[in-house]
Amino acid sequence: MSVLDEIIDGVRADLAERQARVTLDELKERAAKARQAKDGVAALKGESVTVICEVKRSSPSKGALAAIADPAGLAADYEAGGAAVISVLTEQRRFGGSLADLEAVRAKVDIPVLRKDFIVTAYQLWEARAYGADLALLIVSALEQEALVSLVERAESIGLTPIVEVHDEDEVERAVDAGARIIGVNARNLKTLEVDRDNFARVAPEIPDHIVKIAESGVRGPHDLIAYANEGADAVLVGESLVTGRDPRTAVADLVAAGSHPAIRHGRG
Ligand SMILES: O=P(O)(O)OC[C@@H](O)[C@@H](O)c1c[nH]c2ccccc12
Repeated sequence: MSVLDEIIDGVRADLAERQARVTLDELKERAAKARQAKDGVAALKGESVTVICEVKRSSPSKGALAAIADPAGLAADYEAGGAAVISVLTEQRRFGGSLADLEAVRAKVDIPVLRKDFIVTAYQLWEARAYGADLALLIVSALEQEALVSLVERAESIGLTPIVEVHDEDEVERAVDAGARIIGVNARNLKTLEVDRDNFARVAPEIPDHIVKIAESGVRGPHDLIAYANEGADAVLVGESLVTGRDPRTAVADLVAAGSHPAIRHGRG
């Protein structure tokens, strides 16, 4: 069994528990009261390379990264540093996240918030909306094509912007067929957990121009952002280096400054 399969088994078990506690109708009622979702595409696509900053306590590859007693405070630092979107990991077993983190972050910041999890059913999309997310991650390698298509559609229909995550060229084709408007290329292979920063350069040329391109994982600082930008990234998604660094606000500001440097705007679509 791959790491991804193991993670998804756990996600399904936790999901079954929540589904037994909270009905879909209850979630929908809660979602109806949530603040209207913000436009994820507009937040990410601009003149500059935008930065998505992640609230991440631990990971399957590295174990504990940071305690993050105050996820909303961290998100506020990210926002003050110039983040375009906050990513909140809500998976509990391997990443130490929760819907409570999502809710706390949502209440604190004004920029769009991404629910980062292993979404396998529409119930989780309703949860995302009920707890205030504007975007939700859909991982191609975790889903059959039929499920992917229907989750992309469902996300859009309830006002969530899906970010469709791929790792290789075949998955790009599936993401495009499913109607993705934003594609994230993960440098980390979720089946082996290996990071390959050259993956974006290989995979991104397969993504049609009109689709927003995010380079995910492995960004250690401005240098990596610039490399991804020169390979066509519209945005980068950064977790570990921000939560393990000393000053997240300044670290984000340094990335944002690199992302708006005139030298990298040149030649980008
Ligand atoms: O911590 P990093 O290397 O900066 O990576 C962040 C983000 O890309 C990573 O957390 C991630 C990308 N896709 C995912 C899917 C599920 C869980 C986590 C992820």
